[in-house]
Amino acid sequence: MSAGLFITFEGIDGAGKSSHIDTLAQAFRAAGRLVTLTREPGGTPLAEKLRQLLLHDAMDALTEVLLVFAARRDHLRTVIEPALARGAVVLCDRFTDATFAYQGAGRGFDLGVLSQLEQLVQYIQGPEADFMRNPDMTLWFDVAPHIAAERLAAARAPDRFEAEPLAFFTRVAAGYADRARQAPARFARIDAAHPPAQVAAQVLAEVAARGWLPAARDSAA
Ligand SMILES: Nc1ncnc2c1ncn2[C@@H]1O[C@H](COP(=O)(O)OP(=O)(O)OP(=O)(O)O)[C@@H](O)[C@H]1O
Ligand SMILES: Cc1cn([C@H]2C[C@H](O)[C@@H](COP(=O)(O)O)O2)c(=O)[nH]c1=O
Repeated sequence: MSAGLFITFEGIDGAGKSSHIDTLAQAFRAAGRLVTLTREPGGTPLAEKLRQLLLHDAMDALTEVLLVFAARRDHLRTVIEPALARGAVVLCDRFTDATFAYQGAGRGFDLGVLSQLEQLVQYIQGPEADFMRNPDMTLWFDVAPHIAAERLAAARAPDRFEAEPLAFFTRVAAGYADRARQAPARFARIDAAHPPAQVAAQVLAEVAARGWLPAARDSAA
């Protein structure tokens, strides 16, 4: 059985994450891997209820933080860990980097408290040893906030986060850049301003570069 693989998709709203997650899922399936596609906040019945509150109900930053981590704990325990244990590739649309970017950089919430909650929530008691669950790789869709805003304006009615002003997303984007600087081996920066086909090709190339998918010229042969 292959070892499980945990890959997260991150970036500001409108960067194009959700548009490309299926492309990577198809590539892994074509390579014979089991794939679990999921998202945060959400991914379980309980966490999807919390998602609705987070996206649509007014609340202060601490409440927001507690809800995203509560949703994450349920998601990790009941979906992510069991899938990884089965040897699946888990592709997750957002994870804890989003909390540091949105609640930390965007809302100005204390980063030290976020780190403590991260340690608490992602602590897993394994069959052999306890460990911290972190993504194996994070695809960071980086795009200028004004481009992302134009895409979203054309796409759908905004939720509570998407309705935030450009200055909020400028801070969130800087928050992602900080997280990428802190974990350069985990992050792959995707130039999400490019047209969709080019973005998809870069996503596949970054994953192939880690040896988890055949390189494009091999799969064409
Ligand atoms: N590279 C691209 N160039 C132009 N438009 C794009 C590109 N990628 C995605 N889009 C369009 O931008 C809009 C937002 O894309 P998408 O929903 O994938 O972004 P997202 O990062 O998942 O946003 P959110 O986090 O808010 O769900 C969609 O209408 C999509 O078709
Ligand atoms: C995980 C997580 C998410 N958010 C925000 C970011 C987005 O605006 C929404 C989710 O919507 P999407 O269309 O599925 O991207 O939630 C957050 O603020 N903090 C988090 O930890």
